[in-house]
Amino acid sequence: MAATSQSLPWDERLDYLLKWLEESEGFAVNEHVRLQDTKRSGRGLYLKSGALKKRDCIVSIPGDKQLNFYTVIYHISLFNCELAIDGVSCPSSDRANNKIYEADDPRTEAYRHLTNNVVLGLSSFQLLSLFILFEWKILPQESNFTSFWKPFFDVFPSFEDLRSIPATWVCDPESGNLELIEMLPAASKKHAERMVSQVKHDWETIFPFIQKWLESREGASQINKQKLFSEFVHVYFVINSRCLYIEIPLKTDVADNFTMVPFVDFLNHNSDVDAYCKPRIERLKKSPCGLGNFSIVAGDHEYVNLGEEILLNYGAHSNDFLLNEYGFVLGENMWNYIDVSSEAMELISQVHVKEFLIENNYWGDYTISSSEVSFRLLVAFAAVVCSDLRKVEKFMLGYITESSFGSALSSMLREFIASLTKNVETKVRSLKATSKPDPLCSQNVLHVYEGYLQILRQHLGDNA
Ligand SMILES: C[S@@+](CC[C@H](N)C(=O)[O-])C[C@H]1O[C@@H](n2cnc3c(N)ncnc32)[C@H](O)[C@@H]1O
Repeated sequence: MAATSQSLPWDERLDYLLKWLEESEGFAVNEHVRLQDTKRSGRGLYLKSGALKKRDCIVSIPGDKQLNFYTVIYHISLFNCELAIDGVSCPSSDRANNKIYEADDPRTEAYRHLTNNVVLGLSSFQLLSLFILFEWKILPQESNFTSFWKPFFDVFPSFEDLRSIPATWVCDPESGNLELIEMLPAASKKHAERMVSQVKHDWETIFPFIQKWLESREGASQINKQKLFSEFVHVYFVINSRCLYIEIPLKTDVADNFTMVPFVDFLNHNSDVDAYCKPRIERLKKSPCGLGNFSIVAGDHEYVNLGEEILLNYGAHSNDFLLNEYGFVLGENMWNYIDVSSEAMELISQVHVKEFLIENNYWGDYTISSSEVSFRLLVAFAAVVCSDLRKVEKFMLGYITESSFGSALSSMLREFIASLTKNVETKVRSLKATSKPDPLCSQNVLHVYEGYLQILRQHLGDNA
């Protein structure tokens, strides 16, 4: 498909990005920060001089250089006057004055069908993926086309960089990692399957607009649809792994609330929610289009050691979540837990116990973390070991504690955890014996299981 400038040397791409950002008022990068690439976590921001104290601004990106539901509407409306949303689309004077607006610009045809009703019916994900697919992958094949967003696209991760996200193993027939899907823990497999069906759903929603574009071009039949889908998958996971929370006033679903912010998206994740950098949105600093400046400011942790990495918390996420959404896992993750629902539900064979748990809304969603066995799991096992279900109800209501069920409950729990440990150890052995899939991908899956073992051994009092 389209040639991108990702073949240019990295420093040149970064220079273009900075020059492009500098064109907008309000752009700033702290002079003490530099960008660096490492094997472990890719590009990231590091302290190069001086110090960063609480509330110091590390980077600030104006609204018109972010990609979100608002800026995409603005940019489409430059080429389609039937997309007119007050305060979001471009005023007609802008369109008339805009030098890039010409009838023979391919965007006029590509965005012709994106009218108010259509655009407002799309999710943020669908609109952004359609727009980026056009501007980054499809339209650059037309002569004299250069996207306004090219400097941003040129520093996007390659598909190869995203290869350890499990959903890509299913979506990309060339991935070679499909067999690893069966080796994922149940929670990760379920997460990956959910993502794959979302990707397919979004593709089916936006493809008709691409189809119309293809039909308007000569030689469109030669375009390989499978290849286009692969490009879409690439775009999809670029967005998913780099989006940041922002409220989108036009939308009501929380899943639509995100923006893509160049440079801020170079920050890597740390599990500590409070210590590291924090986002700050300044809505009053409005550009001609967009939702205001997106800044990152230092948190409680002060950076004084040269070379230290500047980190952001992406949320209180387990390793299963990080693997599926971002394609990496943490060795030390204070938010890690194991979803043991399917294993626990399999153990509960008595029909009346199952019915009791369903009636009381305690069926499933059982977890174990380093610090605790979830209350839901304790209730479920209490119902297995105690024939007096009224006593279990009292436990649910907090009138009695788990110790009221004596050694029967603690033995059942211990046996359960010991059996989980054996199963995880077996998975670890078979993963270690697997040689074919990409080592990075199998290593990540292995780390998820090793995180499980840390948790389980903590409960068995065996920290080996
Ligand atoms: C928002 S981007 C951060 C910039 C990214 N490192 C890059 O090279 O463009 C998120 C991606 O960075 C990587 N990443 C973030 N935090 C990480 C960490 N703590 N360890 C390893 N990889 C990390 C993952 O590949 C993730 O999908």
